[in-house]
Amino acid sequence: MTALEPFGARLRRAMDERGPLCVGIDPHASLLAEWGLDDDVAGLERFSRTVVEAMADRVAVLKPQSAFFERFGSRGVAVLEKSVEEARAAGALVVMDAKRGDIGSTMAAYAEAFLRPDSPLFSDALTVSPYLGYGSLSPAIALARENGTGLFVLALTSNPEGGEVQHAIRADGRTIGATMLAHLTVENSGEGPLGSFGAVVGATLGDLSTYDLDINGPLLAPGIGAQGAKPADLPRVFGAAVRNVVPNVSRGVLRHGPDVVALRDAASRFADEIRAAVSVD
Ligand SMILES: O=C(O)c1cc(=O)[nH]c(=O)n1[C@@H]1O[C@H](COP(=O)(O)O)[C@@H](O)[C@H]1O
Repeated sequence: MTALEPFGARLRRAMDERGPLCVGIDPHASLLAEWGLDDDVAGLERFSRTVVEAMADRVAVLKPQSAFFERFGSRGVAVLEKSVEEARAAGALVVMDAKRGDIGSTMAAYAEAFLRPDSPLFSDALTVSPYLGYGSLSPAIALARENGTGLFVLALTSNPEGGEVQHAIRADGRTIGATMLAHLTVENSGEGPLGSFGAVVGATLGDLSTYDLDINGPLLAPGIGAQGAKPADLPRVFGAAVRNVVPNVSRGVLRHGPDVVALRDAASRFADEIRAAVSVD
């Protein structure tokens, strides 16, 4: 299999062509109920199919949340495999939100599960946790470099509890979150038009001007919609780095289903608001 073009380059092109919005595939039990579906594998499959059908030919990125599929065991994971394959076939980039992180030798196996081209769950990028030490992610970084995939490293997460770890100050005076951003800057140095090693930075976090977000890589920004952030907040939170932001909306779009047109309309409204907020002219 020929190696893919680097993830960062593929993502930049998709953002330019389709806009930067990332829609989540988060089949919460409560959403299945709202859509009139049972909380079982058939409901899960119907939900995911519908989101892929509604979104994969128009948004830059789809981000399935693995936990909602793992809830159903191997049959749920089979639905996830199919969703990833169909989303990629329809032209969306898939960021697998599995938030994996482990000691290096085990991390290698997680990376193979999601980033090796012949894996059933092969995705364009994977969310990873660096809290066993950034260096523990090395095998995933190496595999991603080898085959044109990417990572999103949890740096400054959208949840209020994240601060107790991520804002903690190290002996050198830097916060843990800033340290993760600095590692990513090194990882992406010299890459163009965009590096493949992104950070997760919540859109809920308010003014981040004390952080250097210029990592030459994408910034996945969850928190818009259900968690209270709005597209109009993006320039204030991200400053000049807003051009590299991939804003994620999950429940804010998904609650408009199961009607495909209503889902598309909801995503378009977010996309329009994002475009208006981040446009520089
Ligand atoms: O890595 C993530 O995607 C993530 C990181 C973070 O800091 N906060 C966060 O909400 N997420 C994910 O982004 C999605 C947000 O969903 P909504 O709040 O429904 O838009 C969920 O799938 C979360 O797991």
